[in-house]
Amino acid sequence: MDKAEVATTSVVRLVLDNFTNIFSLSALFTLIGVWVSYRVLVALYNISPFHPLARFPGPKIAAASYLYEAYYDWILVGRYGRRIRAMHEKYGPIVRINPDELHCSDPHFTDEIYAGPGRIRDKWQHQLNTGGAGPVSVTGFSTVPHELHRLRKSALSHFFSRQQMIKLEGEVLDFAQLTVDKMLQESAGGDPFDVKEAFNCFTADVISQYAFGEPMGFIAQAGWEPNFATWAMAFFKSAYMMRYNAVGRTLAQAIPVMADYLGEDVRNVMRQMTVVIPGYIQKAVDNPDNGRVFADLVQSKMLPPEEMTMYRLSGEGFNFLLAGTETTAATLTVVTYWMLARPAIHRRVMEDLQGLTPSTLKWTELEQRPYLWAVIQESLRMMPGVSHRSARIAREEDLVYRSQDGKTEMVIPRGTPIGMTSIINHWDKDLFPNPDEFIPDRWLVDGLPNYKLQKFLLSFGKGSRSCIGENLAYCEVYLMTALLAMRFIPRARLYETTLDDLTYDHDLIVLQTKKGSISVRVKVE
Ligand code: HEM
Repeated sequence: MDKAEVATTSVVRLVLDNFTNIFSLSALFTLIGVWVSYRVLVALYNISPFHPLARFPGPKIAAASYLYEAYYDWILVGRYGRRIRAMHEKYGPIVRINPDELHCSDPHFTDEIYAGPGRIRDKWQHQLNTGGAGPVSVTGFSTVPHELHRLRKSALSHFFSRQQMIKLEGEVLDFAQLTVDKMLQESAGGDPFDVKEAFNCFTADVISQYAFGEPMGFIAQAGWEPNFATWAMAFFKSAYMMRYNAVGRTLAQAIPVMADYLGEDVRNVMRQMTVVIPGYIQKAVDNPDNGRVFADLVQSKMLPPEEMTMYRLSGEGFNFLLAGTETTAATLTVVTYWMLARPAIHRRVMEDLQGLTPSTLKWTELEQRPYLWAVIQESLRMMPGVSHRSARIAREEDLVYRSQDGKTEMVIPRGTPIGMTSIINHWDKDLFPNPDEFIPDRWLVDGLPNYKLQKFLLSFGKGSRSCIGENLAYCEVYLMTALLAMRFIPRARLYETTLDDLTYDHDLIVLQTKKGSISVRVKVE
């Protein structure tokens, strides 16, 4: 052995010796012991009178650590919403649901929590952790600070204004007609199919046509599946693992590289985010005449260059599809179910549509039909797009809560995450008596829309962080519902579908039944 080899061997031996010293079993146990003691001390502090949220009611076990919430949402899968509802029944309208977060069940407090753009409302990273990694984590939806969110959202929101949607509605109607044609033709042999998959194809094609200038081709493909929602499910299924698992989140950064070695759905969803959507956006930018949202956005220069990277734009594009496909499709699925399950509802919708013909339907005209309006509001109540809570942080102001009966008053300290859950507000018995029943008439007063009641609907969120696609969603839902009533419902019947196939059991951010995603199977006569 020469001198160099001797030196190298000594160094290796030294490192190995120290390695075994440092990572000896006893050292490992000491480290674990220190960590556990630290966690216990933190938990004790969390439930002590010294914690800033100590005076808020709620189970001590929930306030002590995040394990309680993780158990319900990660291990039991999306069941913390149910637990929170039970906490409100016991402890009142404002409860502490984890060490740092409050939850409110009083719909009259909605506009304070979800205030408009003039008042600072941050999102909370703990909740955004469900988004995992990659381009989708840098979208407006996933932005924590109010100011950066304003910048990102204001560059996009005018593309989704009511005016813009009115210009677009002819195209939406064309896609709706094609979807109904296919629903009638493909199932003419009597094979049952799930209408939600048809609506997933419709909504994805509408958004991609508008955002990128071309449809993704789901209506044109043979059959309804797979479609964007099929792949997006992989995303929703991993949501809670991501939230509570920092290791999972770190590994997820490597998913784009490892995607080929993971399951087919993960591979597909990552392909959409990192290959397909950027491809659409590049094409749109190269062809500005037909490029729509992204072409106009890039040309407008409304955002600084660092906000216009392909990475960020593809996150926004992916998010449009993620946020606007399954949600709108679920609402349409509920509308379809009730028109088939209760012929009286279909009859009354048809009475409302008298004088209209399928080929010349107009969204703005359909909105004026009160019973149709009421059916859609009731469907949005029972099937809110996002059934998981969404917290806001009033960074610079304390919020003062006073209950309607004046018996409870509480000051929510600035900087505290506090949220609401649509599935709790929409089941408020004072606003919506018999909340489990589908009753469109609850939305009408003397036969006219009760817009005051509509203000309590949380389906599209509220305030500065509310849904950017609300107008597009309404445009799609009105046109498609009218077409279904006129062309599809008279020839269809429910097939092996009961109310259980639509009823909330838990959430994967979006509403889930006991069997999983909502599903309404029909046969065409
Ligand atoms: C019935 C259909 C829909 C429902 C019920 C719905 C519901 C929601 C809700 C509740 C939020 C707020 C989530 C939060 O608090 O964090 C939201 C945000 C959002 N939605 Fe929708 N949505 C629908 C359709 C659409 C459509 C068609 C699009 C298409 C562009 C869309 C795009 C978005 C985006 C981009 C955001 C994030 C906005 C931001 O934070 O800046 N949604 N949606």
